Amino acid sequence: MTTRTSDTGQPGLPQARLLVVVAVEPEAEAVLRGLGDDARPPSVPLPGGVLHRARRAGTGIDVLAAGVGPAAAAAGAATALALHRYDLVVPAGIAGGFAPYAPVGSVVVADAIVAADLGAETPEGFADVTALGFGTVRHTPPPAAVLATAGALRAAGLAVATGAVLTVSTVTGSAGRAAELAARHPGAAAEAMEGFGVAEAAARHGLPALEVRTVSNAVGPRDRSAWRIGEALAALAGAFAALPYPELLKEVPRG
Ligand SMILES: O=C(O)c1cccc(C(=O)CC[C@H]2O[C@@H](n3cnc4c(=O)[nH]cnc43)[C@H](O)[C@@H]2O)c1
Repeated sequence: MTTRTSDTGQPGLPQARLLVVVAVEPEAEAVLRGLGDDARPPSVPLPGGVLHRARRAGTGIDVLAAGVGPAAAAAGAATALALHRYDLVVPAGIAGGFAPYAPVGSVVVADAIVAADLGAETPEGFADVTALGFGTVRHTPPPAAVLATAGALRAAGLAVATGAVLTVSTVTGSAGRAAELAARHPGAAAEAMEGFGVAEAAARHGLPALEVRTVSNAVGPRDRSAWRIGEALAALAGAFAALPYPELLKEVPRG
């Protein structure tokens, strides 16, 4: 049996109200660097990943590295959410950007978190699970939180796009697949592999999700030489340095 705590269980550390979920440690380090909290307590190993504990302006922020892909992300987020109380969950990390909206190095704040390959192929084309009569393929972050975040990041001089962030289980590697996704999701800004899993876990705990991504590569034909992971991690640190937190929580509906 697990006990859900309303505090951090660590003396002197404020309650964490924001859970940031990334895939891998370099992303967690970038987020923590952006938050500027060097003197942080030891990280906590969880069944679903490693939970890093930070703080800002008297409130706590937990950063969980949960692994790559929607299943690992959902499992990790669900573990953290079962153990601690949060107000907002933020899937974050690097992503592929759709041209022309999200060039390499830019930030994307998702106005929709969409499971883009959760469904079935039919003679008429792809049918998502909602069309098939099961569940949902879309979570909508609180619009006021999207606006506040995008506005603060722009004010800090970052290049920011808002649009759908697609969650895929297979990284796009061809122009054909990129065109198919763009046609199915007009205006989509980015694709990554975890957001929908995290948002599903959050929704089951009655919490909203706000996805923040920085672009390491273009969605399209595979070209490993064109990845700019260092640039995207630097942008991720910049985005979390400028995150309007804890003010952002005012824009989040409370359950
Ligand atoms: O092998 C490849 O061609 C390839 C191209 C881009 C990314 C990968 C990854 O394995 C990274 C997965 C990791 O990073 C996020 N990410 C970054 N870029 C993308 C993308 O274009 N499409 C989907 N996910 C991307 C993702 O969220 C994972 O955490 C391999």
